Amino acid sequence: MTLITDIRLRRILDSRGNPTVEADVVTESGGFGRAAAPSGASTGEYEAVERPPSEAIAAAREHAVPRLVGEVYAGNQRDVDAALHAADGTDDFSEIGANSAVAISMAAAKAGADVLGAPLFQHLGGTFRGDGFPIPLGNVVGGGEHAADATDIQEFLAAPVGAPSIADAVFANAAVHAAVADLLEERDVPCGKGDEGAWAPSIDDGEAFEIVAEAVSMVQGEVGFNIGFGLDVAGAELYDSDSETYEYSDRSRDTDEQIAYIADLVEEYDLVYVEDPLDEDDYDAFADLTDEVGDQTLICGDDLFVTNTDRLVNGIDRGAANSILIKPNQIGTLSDAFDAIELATENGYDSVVSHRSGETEDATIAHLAVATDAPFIKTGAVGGERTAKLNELIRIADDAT
Ligand SMILES: C=C(OP(=O)(O)O)C(=O)O
Ligand SMILES: [Mg+2]
Repeated sequence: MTLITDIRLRRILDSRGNPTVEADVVTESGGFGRAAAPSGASTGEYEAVERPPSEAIAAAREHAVPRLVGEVYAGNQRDVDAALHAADGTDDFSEIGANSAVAISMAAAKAGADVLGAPLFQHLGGTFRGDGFPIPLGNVVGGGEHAADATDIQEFLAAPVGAPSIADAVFANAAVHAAVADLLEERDVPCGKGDEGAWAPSIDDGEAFEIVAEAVSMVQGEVGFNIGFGLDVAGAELYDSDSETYEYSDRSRDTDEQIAYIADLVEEYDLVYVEDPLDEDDYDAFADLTDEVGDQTLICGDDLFVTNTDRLVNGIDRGAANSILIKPNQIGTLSDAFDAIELATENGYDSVVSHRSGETEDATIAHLAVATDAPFIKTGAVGGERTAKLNELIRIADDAT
């Protein structure tokens, strides 16, 4: 029934206006799944390789499609993903491209769900998946690699940790995003938006902290539940390996100063979440910071772990963090992303399923987060490609997928 009978690959537009890979998977009984690869800008050095879409499509047509069509059942995700690995033959998907791999992997999962007539989260998570919903982390101000002439820190995030429902959480993040716009206007700061829909004002990080803290507390007062404050520092983008310093617009910090700076921020703003506070190669510095503030906040590895279980094992052994970002395209298949979440959970790490800065209307990550009972999802606050996931979470909670 779920034998794959056709795979079509094409180039479509992502939210930055760049081409990306979309896959359609069709099964013997007419099951259909469609998915598209996202794309990062502040990519980790150890991510699976994204190839130019036309090359990735040509390579996948040559190597992956013949191993899947007429050979593998879409309902068996492990077999689909094993076939993708075998077709690629490298350890980083540099042959068929992680963009082709992840699009096919996700489209096959959707085709498998379609045959069963089940929503994707249920197909992936099974009947006994639990009933938890992820808390959405919403990017409200940002800069770094996502916007020119804006903050050094890449993302200032609203984290509605006390929200009674996913819908309340989603609307709270949008309200914080709107409150930030009001506060910027009061200060006469003109601004546009960055790649993920966050405001990208030309202000320094200190002013961004003031504004986001005020916006969070205003909205918290209105909604009556706790909204926390989080960051994605994207430390690897700030780190200069020659000088071994973190380069901010107004000053440099050596590693000890960076650790102390982040620990102070955790204290001052009661941060509930800090992603990539340090360079992607510096497990020791991550461990020092986690030792210092890991009982008060989540220290999350994105570029540090790149959704890779080998890197996560290393981090667990060294006490480098207490949370991992999960981006399926960093590792190339849903099975690999599942393995990373499972390993994280077994070791007390919180998983944060995440979008990329370049996105499409694909909402697979909403289903992945629910299927795996991930405690958090990071997928922006506003903007069509972001609300595609947020609205899907609302529908899942409403049992309306
Ligand atoms: C979503 C992020 O950005 P990008 O997709 O550019 O890596 C991130 O760094 O967490
Ligand atoms: Mg990140």
